[in-house]
Amino acid sequence: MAVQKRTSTNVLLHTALQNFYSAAEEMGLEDGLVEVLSRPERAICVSVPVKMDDGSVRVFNGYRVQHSTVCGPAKGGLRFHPDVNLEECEALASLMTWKCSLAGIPYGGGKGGIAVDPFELSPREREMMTRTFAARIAPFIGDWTDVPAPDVNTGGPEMVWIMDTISKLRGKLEPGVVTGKPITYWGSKGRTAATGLGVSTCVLELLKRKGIDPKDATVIVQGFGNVGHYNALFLQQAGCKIVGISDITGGYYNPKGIDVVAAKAHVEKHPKRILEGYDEPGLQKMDGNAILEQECLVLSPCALEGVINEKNAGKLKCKYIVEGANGPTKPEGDKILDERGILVVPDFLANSGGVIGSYFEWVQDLAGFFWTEEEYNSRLVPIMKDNFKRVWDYAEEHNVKMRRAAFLVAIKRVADGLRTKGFFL
Ligand SMILES: NC(=O)C1=CN([C@@H]2O[C@H](COP(=O)(O)OP(=O)(O)OC[C@H]3O[C@@H](n4cnc5c(N)ncnc54)[C@H](O)[C@@H]3O)[C@@H](O)[C@H]2O)C=CC1
Ligand SMILES: O=C(O)CCC(=O)C(=O)O
Repeated sequence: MAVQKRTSTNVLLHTALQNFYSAAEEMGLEDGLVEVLSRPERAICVSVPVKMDDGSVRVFNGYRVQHSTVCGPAKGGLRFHPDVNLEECEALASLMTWKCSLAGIPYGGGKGGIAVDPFELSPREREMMTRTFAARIAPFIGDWTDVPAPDVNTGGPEMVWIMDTISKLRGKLEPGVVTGKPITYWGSKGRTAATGLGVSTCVLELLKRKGIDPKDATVIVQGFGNVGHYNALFLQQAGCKIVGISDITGGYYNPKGIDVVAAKAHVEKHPKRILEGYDEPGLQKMDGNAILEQECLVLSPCALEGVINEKNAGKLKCKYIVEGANGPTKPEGDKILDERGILVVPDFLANSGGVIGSYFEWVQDLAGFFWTEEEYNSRLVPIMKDNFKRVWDYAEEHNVKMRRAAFLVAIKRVADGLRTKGFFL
């Protein structure tokens, strides 16, 4: 019987499934494995009741999806955002499977989150919600089963609350149950900047391959959170001119180059940690979508999914796209970029520095022995360069786009694992 191809109206799941099916078809993957890998192994839905500060009770929907554990424990972040839903988590979990496989680290893929606007909650409400969520997914997470980490709107505090809740439930310290923890609570030096360091490493590797001096490169980074800010900072340090940044408050463009350090200092001081009100000589404020269409050599989307699509792909004025966010380009957008000769370094290669860095943290937690930041970075950067080279070389050798090359390499490792181990348990 032919493969029953799944479809979805969810942008991310639509993108994930289309990319997977077309790569699977190109590599001639057996129908049975296509069926297995186009579905998650396990999807957990929980309700998360919270007693609010005013005495009322609100119930939030929480999810954790484990797409694959063929290569090791499921691994991937937790997102707190009003748009979080089961399909989005499923798509992001599958992307984690390919990311970990491509990176060659011993994990499968998972993702989860809570449908909530965390900025509407008080610190106490946020902590209670996170701890209740942790308790409800407790039977399914652990250092050798599924290891969550931060993603959009989550970070060190959430990871500590989860670690602490699980440790209390199990009656022993469980530092390896989550990564992305603060350094004082079994976190690792280097993890906070790891994703941005990895994205910027890919940008610099790309420039090297194209024979472009970073000093001649202009860059626009969408999103000024964990990934976008560090990416912009490292690229500026390498000599690139960051001509545009953006966040939820809009786009900030400066043809003379934005002072990333000053912009970050502004965000740090802002009560909502946003760019609103930031100014410097020559800065032009514009709409968040318009910034994507400004002139630059490299555009690096580091915020949300689906931002490069059939509507704007024809209008972009960049030569290269290096994806820091997960799923920023819809397949319809990809097709147009391809026709226009705009080269795309795909998300699960470019942003894999985060999960590789999480792997380093987990290794240190299991060993109870910690590295310096120099050791951490000196391991991360060569792995990123090596992974970039592997995908670049595969793409050149087989005359395919980098996204396709990354999928083909990543799916092969998981498929080999499935063929060897089977899928009975
Ligand atoms: N944090 C990590 O280690 C990793 C994150 N990622 C992905 O990178 C992306 C960003 O994640 P983080 O930086 O961690 O999140 P974050 O929450 O720290 O920052 C998100 C940024 O995007 C901005 N933003 C939101 N809506 C926007 C819009 N409509 N236009 C422009 N900017 C907008 C926010 O204002 C904020 O500056 C997500 O897709 C995430 O899944 C991928 C790999 C690892
Ligand atoms: O650090 C991790 O485990 C996962 C980070 C993540 O969610 C991602 O790479 O999308």
